[in-house]
Amino acid sequence: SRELPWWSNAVVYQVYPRSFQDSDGDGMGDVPGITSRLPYLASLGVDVVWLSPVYKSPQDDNGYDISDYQDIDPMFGTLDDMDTLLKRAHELGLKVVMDLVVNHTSDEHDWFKASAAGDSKYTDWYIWEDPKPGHVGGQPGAEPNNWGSYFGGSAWQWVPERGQYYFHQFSVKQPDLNWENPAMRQAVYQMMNWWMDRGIDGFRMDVISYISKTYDENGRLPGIAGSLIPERPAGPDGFDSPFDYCSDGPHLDEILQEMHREVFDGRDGYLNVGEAPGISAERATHVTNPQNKELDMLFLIDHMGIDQHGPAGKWSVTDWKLSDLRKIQARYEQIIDEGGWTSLFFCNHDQPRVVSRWGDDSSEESRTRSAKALGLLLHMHQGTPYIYQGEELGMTNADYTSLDQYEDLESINMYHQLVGAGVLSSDEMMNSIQRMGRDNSRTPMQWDDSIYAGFESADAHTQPWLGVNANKATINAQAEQNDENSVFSFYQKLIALRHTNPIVSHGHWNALDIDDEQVYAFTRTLDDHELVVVINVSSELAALPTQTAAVLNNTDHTNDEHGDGLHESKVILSNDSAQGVIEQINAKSLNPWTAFVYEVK
Ligand SMILES: O=C(CO[C@H]1O[C@H](CO)[C@@H](O)[C@H](O)[C@H]1O)[C@@H](O)[C@H](O)[C@H](O)CO
Repeated sequence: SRELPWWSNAVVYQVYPRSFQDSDGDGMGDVPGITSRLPYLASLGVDVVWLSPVYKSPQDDNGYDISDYQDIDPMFGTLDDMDTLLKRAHELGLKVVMDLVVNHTSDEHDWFKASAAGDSKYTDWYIWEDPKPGHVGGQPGAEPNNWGSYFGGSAWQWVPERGQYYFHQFSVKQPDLNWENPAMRQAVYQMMNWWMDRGIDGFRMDVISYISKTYDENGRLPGIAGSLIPERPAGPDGFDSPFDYCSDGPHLDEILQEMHREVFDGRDGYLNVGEAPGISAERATHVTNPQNKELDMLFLIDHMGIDQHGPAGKWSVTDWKLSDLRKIQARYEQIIDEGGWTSLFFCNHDQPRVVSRWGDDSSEESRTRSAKALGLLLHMHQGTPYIYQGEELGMTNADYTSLDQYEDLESINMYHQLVGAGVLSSDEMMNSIQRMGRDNSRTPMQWDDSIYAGFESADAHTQPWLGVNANKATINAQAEQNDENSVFSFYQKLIALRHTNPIVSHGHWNALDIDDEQVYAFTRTLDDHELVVVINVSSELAALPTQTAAVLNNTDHTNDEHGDGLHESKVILSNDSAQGVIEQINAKSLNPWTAFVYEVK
């Protein structure tokens, strides 16, 4: 089988610095706080730590709006603190990946200030357009086209001193950089080399699929006056989406290859992952094929939409089908067969907690069983798994009831836009925010059952920036580290299995019973060894599906002491006792959330 790089059996842990560990009592997590918890991450067994942004930032979008790429925001610490974190992490055998946010900067970045002031060197580093002909700049209707921002409102902002509008796909304080400009690109590569030379181990690249925009043959964006690509009608919220024209654009491959040449050629031991909305699985195979020297892997987000269908996009929350999730994961696995690679994730700082979303957090028992089941389902696929802070504890969605408890500009802006436009009622939107809002995964990390869950000391002089979930009383690292039946202990075993059994990283993935809407089952095969992975992804009893039963009943252990037939010793990992698993297989009935890995041969 093909030679696979180091990260093929690595596990990555995402830290959201604002909510991980506060070390100075200001209610905000910080870099020294993360450093103090590195031994915890080492004990979990992960290999890489990805830090969401800690750079200088006015924090309009919690750091994804950077005003200085080569400095740490004072609320998070200093560059010295960052060096200490890197040194300590490497001592513990942990690699550190930083977040690279270069589709846009903050509007407080020196580059943007210079560009807005018309400084000739920077004048073309962002995307500027004149007002719509016949309109007065700054007046409603004068925007260059009808594109809306993903965080609400128009995607265009008027700057009187420049007499033009700038384009921002995200908040008004996140102007898009112009990646058509070679000098701008070189400045970004220089910054990336500066961090690589400082000892980091790679980048998670924010919406990297958005950096190349589609222009008509005269270099004009769609819908702009004189553009050969006409404006499309606005949607129910009064705007058209820039998505089709601003994702996976025509120059993306050559830019990623240039970036690879300028920053990563001659380096090794690093990992690059690109967040890539709008990139298809076919394209992902090309971008992640090592021969093309672009990126190691991508975050494709198709599976994040299986329960979001309707006029309000992600806020139109619907039921979901297991067959949809299986189909999408199967397509991701195919990318590997085709020579590329894939990441594996259910959670991050933009998505709700998976145990509340696709699991069952209605009781302590169903929460732990479903958290383990979903962890096993994801981690037993081929690819590089990502754990989002707290997922290893089975942390749940926030327990907030009113809009003023939320901080995220996406939820708050979209509440006003969608309710204002009558797309959703206030109750419907509040329900959607409680289920899909990004703050669900940003509540402070639950380290223990003290007043602020150990996120900060009880005598801290400030409340945490976001409310602690009251269920910290039972769901916390301290309790789970001392409980071998906890979700935490289960994740330790899951990660250890990936590190010790080559089938997990190298074995071919093959789905079983693809129409089953309750049981998700697949085999992993390497040479003449095979594992079968079976998960009842429901809160009800489930029949053991036919193909899965056949695989389990044709176990071939002719040459070992147990002989053929099922045996407890072959239950490699499960959220039930091995004996319980064998009983359920024999009964051809799986209990709610039963999940196991069985060594077939
Ligand atoms: O697509 C992105 C990109 O997110 C990246 O880019 C965004 C802008 O930098 C930033 O807000 C996100 O935190 C970062 O992960 C998000 O808009 C995401 O889909 C959405 O929030 C889901 O609700």
